[in-house]
Amino acid sequence: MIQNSTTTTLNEQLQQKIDLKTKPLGALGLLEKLAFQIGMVQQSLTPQLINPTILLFAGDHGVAKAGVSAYPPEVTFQMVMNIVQGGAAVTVFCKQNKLDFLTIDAGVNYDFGIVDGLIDNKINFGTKNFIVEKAMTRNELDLCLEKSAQVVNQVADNDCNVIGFGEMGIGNTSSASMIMHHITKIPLKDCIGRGTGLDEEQLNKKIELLSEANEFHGALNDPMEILQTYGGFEVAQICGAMVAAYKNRMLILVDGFIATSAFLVAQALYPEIKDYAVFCHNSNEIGHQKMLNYLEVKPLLNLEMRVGEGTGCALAYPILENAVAFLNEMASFESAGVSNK
Ligand SMILES: O=C(O)c1ccc[n+]([C@@H]2O[C@H](COP(=O)([O-])O)[C@@H](O)[C@H]2O)c1
Ligand SMILES: Cc1cc2nc[nH]c2cc1C
Repeated sequence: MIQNSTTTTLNEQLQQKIDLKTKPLGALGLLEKLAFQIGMVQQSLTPQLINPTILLFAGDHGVAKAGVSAYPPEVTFQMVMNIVQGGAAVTVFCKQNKLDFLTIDAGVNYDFGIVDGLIDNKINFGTKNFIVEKAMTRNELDLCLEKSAQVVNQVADNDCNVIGFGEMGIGNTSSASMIMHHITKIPLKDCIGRGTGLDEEQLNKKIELLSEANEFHGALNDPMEILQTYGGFEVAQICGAMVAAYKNRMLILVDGFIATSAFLVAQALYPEIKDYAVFCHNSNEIGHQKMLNYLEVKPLLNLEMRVGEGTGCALAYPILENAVAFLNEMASFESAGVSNK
């Protein structure tokens, strides 16, 4: 931790430390920007990544029953069982990259009872169908933000300083598209994609249904009202978790289309949160690139994935480890006796 030095000085010291490593100036590209960002978040010239953790929030969506997904709503609870048993993509990647992982029931339409590795943060058994009413009450939204912040605060108490967020919820690309449209003002049609794999006809039906919802609720500008109207319980809990991570000065790993929609709301509430966020992967879901353009950020990976769960965070994490390693371990021109220009 740097003490008695201004932010400007740390800025300059970090950039100088990066520039004096034994490589042509700027030659480590985005890795240099990442190392700089991590140093600034931790206010340190020698940052460390401690107890990296991925939280997966799961929730069901009333709108899923209207036929906006290629898969039936019961896949949400079935996948939660698969996730806690370690059989999902994200759990495999977390194990591979030695990341801590927790699953959170934010509002799945199933009574799990007590399950090892599953945190009960259930607000209700799924949201309401936002085509005809608000997805949740204001009280439910407040509970989402409060309960997810509690989980993040506990993880932070365990010294974790880098945290990623994933989700599971059949129908949640619909939720994310509506949030995206209202925050970014990009035309609704350009925010809607195939999710779990809709065909042309099914996609047109999804566009029709979401346009109907848009007409019913009208123009919205308040980020909290947008989240209450269209959010899933898992999307709202991710938003609350991201804000809590920011308040704990943790590095925030942002996953795909749905996680980024939660980030859009968090950023509308706390614009400085962007300094703490690393965008891990560009999802194949059509609207994601447009969200990233709106935020003016560049993702670390583009693996053409569209599975969410926090997979992008888990796969990008080793890149963060390498950014920190070069900053801490690479020789400088002076220490290695290499001529600088
Ligand atoms: O994160 C993404 O970029 C992403 C893109 C498309 C689909 N998904 C996953 O697929 C589910 C939502 O798709 P859908 O078609 O049911 O709205 C949900 O469980 C997400 O985790 C995730
Ligand atoms: C099988 C399956 C796994 C998922 N993981 C995240 N979203 C998903 C959606 C489906 C359908």
